[in-house]
Formats: sequence, structure tokens, C-alpha cells
Amino acid sequence: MKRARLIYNPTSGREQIRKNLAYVLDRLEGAGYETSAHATTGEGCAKRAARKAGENGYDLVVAAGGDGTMFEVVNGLADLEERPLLGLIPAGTTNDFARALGIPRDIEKACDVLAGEHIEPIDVGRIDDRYFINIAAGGTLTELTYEVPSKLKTAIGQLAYYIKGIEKLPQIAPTNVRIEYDGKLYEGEIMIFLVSNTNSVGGFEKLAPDASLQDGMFDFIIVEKLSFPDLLRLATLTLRGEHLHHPKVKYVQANRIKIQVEGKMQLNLDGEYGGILPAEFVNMYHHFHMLTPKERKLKKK
Ligand SMILES: Nc1ncnc2c1ncn2[C@@H]1O[C@H](COP(=O)(O)OP(=O)(O)OP(=O)(O)O)[C@@H](O)[C@H]1O
Repeated sequence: MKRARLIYNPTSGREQIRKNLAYVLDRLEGAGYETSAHATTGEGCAKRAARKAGENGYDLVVAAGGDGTMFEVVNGLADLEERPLLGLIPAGTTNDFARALGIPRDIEKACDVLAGEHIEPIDVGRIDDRYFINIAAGGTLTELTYEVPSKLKTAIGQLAYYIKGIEKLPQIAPTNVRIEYDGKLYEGEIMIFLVSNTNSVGGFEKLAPDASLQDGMFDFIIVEKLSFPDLLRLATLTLRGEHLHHPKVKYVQANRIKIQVEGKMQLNLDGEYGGILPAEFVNMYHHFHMLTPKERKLKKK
């Protein structure tokens, strides 16, 4: 019999998974899985639980929570030779990964996807032995998400990210970088860069509109040195999805990106602090297989 491991964050979002746990377990059993569940207790717990489930030969690992839980589950499994099938029940404050895959927020409908047996390959990003699912970013703006206190996140949801973001704009300082990507070279002063795996970032689908989770490529965006008023204008253009044509925005697709910087530029992986650059980003083509909705094909190039 197939075995499924549900790894859920009982505190994520508005605690919907905790309240519907019996229902989710029933649905997985109904789909033919002998199912067990693990409630996470804090940082790193979902990663350890996923690793153990992978090592113990589970056929399916379902992450239930926000992007943070999915990020940990992917990081727990990505290094294994034999990786289980992935499932996702989006229950967090931000669910960018689920949005990019078209997985519904509604628990009943998300369980329909898990029971549906529609499987697609997906890419993940890698930096050394760390993985990201949505986006890696560099620059002062990258302090954006991890400084939002969790109480505030629960209370006002995604708005919290934007409020912190606007506050940070004046703090972005231009930095000299040397970037090698797929055999090409870029050198110059930049404000921020984004290495995007999905087309949904911060609940916003216009940032890297062509990013596909299945093409083995990142959407790579660089914002070159700008004055603060020009940066504000660019932020406004971004909200309208018109930023990619801006003369100070460079936009390419690449599978492998190596970034060296002068000074200390911080890295952010999927909204969490990711250390200091330099770094090399590698797109791991079709590294996982995942249960996805039947009716929505992922964007392909
Ligand atoms: N029992 C718990 N109590 C407190 N924090 C937890 C618990 N379990 C996990 N966590 C923390 O929550 C993080 C993941 O949160 P998750 O993404 O599931 O939901 P969220 O905080 O609602 O939304 P998001 O991270 O998408 O904004 C984990 O990385 C871990 O640090």
C-alpha cells in the first residue's frame, strides 16, 4: 500500500489545517494512502520531518502550511537520491508556490488535487546545498519579509510585507557586481537583483510574468543604479507590471547565475535571510514531481 506523510504547520495562516486535520487525513486515506501526520513545532522542524519521511521511503509527502513550510519540506528532500512525490495544501499567509501551480486555497479543493493523481515535474533553485522554491533576491530590499513580526503577519496578512517594503526603499544602496550567467558577463552597479523560479512573488503575478516552474530556467531581473525618486517611480511601474521595459531594468532567462559583489550584499531565499553573497544559483530542472490540478497546465516555453 502507498504511504503518505502529512507535514503540517499548526500555526500557519489562520490555523485552518489544525482545525481540518481529520478531514485531510480521511481524504488521503480515501485516495489509497496509509497516512500519518507530523505537526511542526518551530523552525527547521518541517525540514527534519521531510528528510526522515524521504529516508523512510514514503511515497508521498504533503506539506500543509505556507511557503515557509513548503520551503523546508523541499530543503529536507532535495538532496535525496530517491525523492517522494510532493503534495501541497496552501494554508499560510503567503502561498506563492501554490498560486504558481494553481493549487486552490480551499482545503477541500486542495485535497481533490491530492486525490486526483495528476502529476507534473517541477524545477527548484539551488545554492550550494540550499534550495529555494520561489525567489532568491539580493540587496537591502531583501530584508523585507523576515523582519515582519509573525503576529502582524497573521493579523493583516500580506499587506504586512508591502508596508515593510515601502519603509525599506530609501535604504537600498547601489553595489558593484560581477555576474556570470549561462556563459555571459554583466558588470555594473545595481540596486537589487531577483532570481525567480515562479511567476508569483509576494502574491503578485506581474513581477516575473514569464517565469515557468518547468522550463529549467530562472527569470533573472537586475535593477541598475537609480536615484531614490526614480526607484519610487519604478516601484509604481512594477505594480502595473510595466517594469520590465524600464531602461534600468535588465531581464533575461538563465539556468545558472553566479554573482560576486563588492561589499556585503545580503541574500534572501524565499523570504528568509539567506546569508551574504557571493552565490551561484542553479536551476534544478524537473527535480521533483508534484500533484497538481488537472485543469491547469503549467506555463511552458
Ligand atoms: N508549531 C509552530 N509554532 C510556531 N512556529 C512554527 C511552528 N511550526 C512551524 N513554525 C514556523 O513557521 C514557519 C513556516 O510558516 P508557514 O510558511 O507555514 O506559514 P505562515 O507563517 O502562515 O506563512 P508564510 O511563511 O507563508 O508567511 C516555519 O519555518 C517555522 O519557523
